[in-house]
Amino acid sequence: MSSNTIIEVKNLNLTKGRKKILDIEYFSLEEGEAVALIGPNGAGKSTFMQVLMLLQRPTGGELFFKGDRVDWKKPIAYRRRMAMVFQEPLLLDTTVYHNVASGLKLRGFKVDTIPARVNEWLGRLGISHLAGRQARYLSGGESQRVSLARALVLEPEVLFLDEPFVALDVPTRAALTAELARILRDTRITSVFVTHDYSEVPLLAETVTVLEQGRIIQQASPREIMTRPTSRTVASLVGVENMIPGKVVGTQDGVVFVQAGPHRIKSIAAVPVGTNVLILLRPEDIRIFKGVSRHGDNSFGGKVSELLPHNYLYKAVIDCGFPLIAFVNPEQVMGGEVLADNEITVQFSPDKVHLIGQYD
Ligand SMILES: Nc1ncnc2c1ncn2[C@@H]1O[C@H](COP(=O)(O)OP(=O)(O)OP(=O)(O)O)[C@@H](O)[C@H]1O
Repeated sequence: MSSNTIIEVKNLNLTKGRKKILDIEYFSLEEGEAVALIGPNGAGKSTFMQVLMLLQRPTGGELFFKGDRVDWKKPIAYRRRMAMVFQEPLLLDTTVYHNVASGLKLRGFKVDTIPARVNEWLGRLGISHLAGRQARYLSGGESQRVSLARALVLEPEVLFLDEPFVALDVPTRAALTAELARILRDTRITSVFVTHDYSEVPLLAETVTVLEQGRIIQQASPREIMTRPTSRTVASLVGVENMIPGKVVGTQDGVVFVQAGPHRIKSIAAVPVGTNVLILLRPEDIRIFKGVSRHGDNSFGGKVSELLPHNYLYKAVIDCGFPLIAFVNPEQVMGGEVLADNEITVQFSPDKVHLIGQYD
């Protein structure tokens, strides 16, 4: 533990009946750090966050808050140093102003400092004009702005966010995510948030903790998690849609050659010959050309077996001895270059090919 550690967890486990819900050997949260908790459904994200917020007592293990071992009989004093925002805005049936002010009174802030603090956070969240409005008449986006203001005005030592924007429409969600990111950057408040939407993660967090079946399976920066997932679970959480089984058949000067179906794929890696691997490749890293012609490394022919609109782009499933999913520019579709049943060439750079051990 460093002198900047806010929360530290050791050998923590939580069982319900005979089911082990959490089994966390070690986790720490440093001052000013923003951590995203991700994982498949039922991985234990919300439960872990509830334990960190001291709302659920673990079955075993230790939790330290700024070096103090938490006494689970008296969690209140620690809880008062944290703040939380949940999916559902938990607002009091009063005005926006009083919603934001109420926690300050409870936490013993000096009465004459309260209006300035409340007005500052109403302003920072763009809701000063709603101060006199009754909370029950607010829209979903406005309510979550109030929830954020209620939490941030307390100047908590840790801010917890459990999918705070999941119920909002896409533009509102994008706007609030960007504003929250700016606030986290400006205040350097220590935060932990749970999300299912990996696109939010690089904006809001500098560390990602991935949970699966109650255990931490990878912990790294958003970029590392995205480009170097260490398992199939992490890869699929971050949008790696191609996971092709193969076997390393050759190595040469920092590159390896992996046989996958009829093709030999080059990757920048150090893996011994004979190793069974999974080849991970993101759909956006694959280029497609009309017709069948070779363009160097990792270039081979295939046939478009399916073409579906995907946001602004198209998603193609290409049969090249194994199915490969690639994104296609609309111009290539409109121009007739890439259509269902067309023969095409795929190409991808060796440095976009990531290999993991094929163990699951
Ligand atoms: N009170 C309980 N009794 C029994 N099992 C529980 C209880 N609370 C949670 N669980 C189980 O613990 C596991 C973890 O649940 P949790 O809600 O923490 O996961 P999560 O990762 O947040 O899931 P999601 O992404 O679906 O929200 C799940 O299998 C859930 O069914």
